[in-house]
Amino acid sequence: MSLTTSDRPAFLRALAGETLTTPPIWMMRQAGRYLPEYRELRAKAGSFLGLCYNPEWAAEVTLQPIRRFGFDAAILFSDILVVPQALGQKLWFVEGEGPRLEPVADRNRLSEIDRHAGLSVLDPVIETVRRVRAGLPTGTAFIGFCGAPWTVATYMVAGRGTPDQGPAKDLFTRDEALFRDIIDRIVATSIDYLCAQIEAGVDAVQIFDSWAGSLGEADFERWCIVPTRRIVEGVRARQPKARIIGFPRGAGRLIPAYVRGTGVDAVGLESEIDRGFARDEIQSLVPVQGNLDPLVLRAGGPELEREIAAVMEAFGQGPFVFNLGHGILPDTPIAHVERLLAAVRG
Ligand SMILES: Cc1c2[nH]c(c1CCC(=O)O)Cc1[nH]c(c(CCC(=O)O)c1C)Cc1[nH]c(c(CCC(=O)O)c1C)Cc1[nH]c(c(C)c1CCC(=O)O)C2
Repeated sequence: MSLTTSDRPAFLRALAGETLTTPPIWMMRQAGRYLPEYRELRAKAGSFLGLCYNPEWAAEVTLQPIRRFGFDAAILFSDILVVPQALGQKLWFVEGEGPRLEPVADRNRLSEIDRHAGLSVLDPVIETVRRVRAGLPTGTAFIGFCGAPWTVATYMVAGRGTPDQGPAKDLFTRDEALFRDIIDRIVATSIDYLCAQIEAGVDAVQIFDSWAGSLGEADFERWCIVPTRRIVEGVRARQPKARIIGFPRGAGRLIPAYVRGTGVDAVGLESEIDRGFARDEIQSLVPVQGNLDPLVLRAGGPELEREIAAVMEAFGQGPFVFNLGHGILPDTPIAHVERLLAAVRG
C-alpha cells in the first residue's frame, strides 16, 4: 500500500519543503524529567544510562510524550555521549551534575580507549529503534540523532561539560593532529550509528551541535562545518533518502554558511537568533525548526502567548517545524506544554 501525500507525516512534509497551515511540533528533550511517567521509570531503572540501554524501557520513555501530547514526531531516547562509549571511552552520570568521561587529552589515552572500540555497544539502542517504530501511530514521524563531532569532542577531551569548551580549544591549538584524529573517529562512528538507526526505522536524524556557538568563524568552518558535511555525505552515500537536520546551537549569523557547507536538509534555530534574519537568510535556503525559549515555556502566562505568536509570525509562512530553541527544562509545568500545543494547533 502506498501512502498518499496527505498520509505522510506532517513533520516529513515540512522537512521536504512544504509550508503547512498548522506546522508540525515536537520538543527537544520531550521525553524527560518534567513528565511524572518518565520519573517513575527512571527511578525503577536506577540510572539514566540503565534506562538508555534497556530497549523495553527506552522505547516506553520515547513513546510517553507521544501518548500524552500527540506530538508530530518522537525522538529516540538515548544520549549523544553513547558514541564515545562505542569508541571505548568510559561514561557515567553523576546525579544532579551531569556526564563524566575519562578525559582523552593525549595520544596515549586515545590509543588506550581504542582497544575497546565497537559499534555493538549500541545494539540495545538500535533494538529500541525497532520497538519504537513498531509502537508508533502512523502519522507520527520518528527522529534519530547523534552529537556533532565538535560537541562530542568537547566532552571526550574535558571528561565533562565545560562552560567555555576550553580544554577542547586548548587541545586543537596545542596538538591539532591529535584533535583531528578524535574528530575523525567520531565522524566514522557517527555515520555507522546514524545508518544503523535509519535501517532500524527512524525517518530523519538530527545532529546536535550544542557548542557550535563557541567557535570563531575559521574554527567553525574546520571543526563544525567540515566534519558535519562528512557525516551528511557518509550517511547519504548509504541512505540516499535520509533526511538530516542540523542543529548548530548558537551559530547565529554563521548558520547560512553552515547550511550551504554541510548540505543538511533542515536546520534547528536557537532562541537567541534574530528571527527576521533567520526567516530571510536561513528559511529561504532550507526548512527551519525552533525556536521558542524554554524559559518562556516554563514561565507560561501572557509572555508565552506572545512568544508563540511571534515564532508563528516569523516562520509560519514557509517550511517550518515548531520546536523549542533548546531542551525543555525539567521543572516546566505540563499545563504549559498543553497550552503550547493548543495554541500552535489552533
Ligand atoms: C550536550 C548533550 C547531551 N545530551 C544531548 C546533548 C545535546 C543537546 C543539548 O544540548 O541538550 C542530547 C540528548 N539527551 C537526551 C536526548 C533524548 C531525546 C530527547 O528527548 O530530546 C537527547 C537528544 C536525553 C537526556 N540526557 C540527559 C537526560 C537527563 C538524565 C536524567 O534523567 O537524569 C536526558 C533525559 C543527561 C545529559 N546528557 C548530556 C548532558 C550534559 C546531560 C546532563 C544535563 C541534564 O541532566 O539535562 C549530554
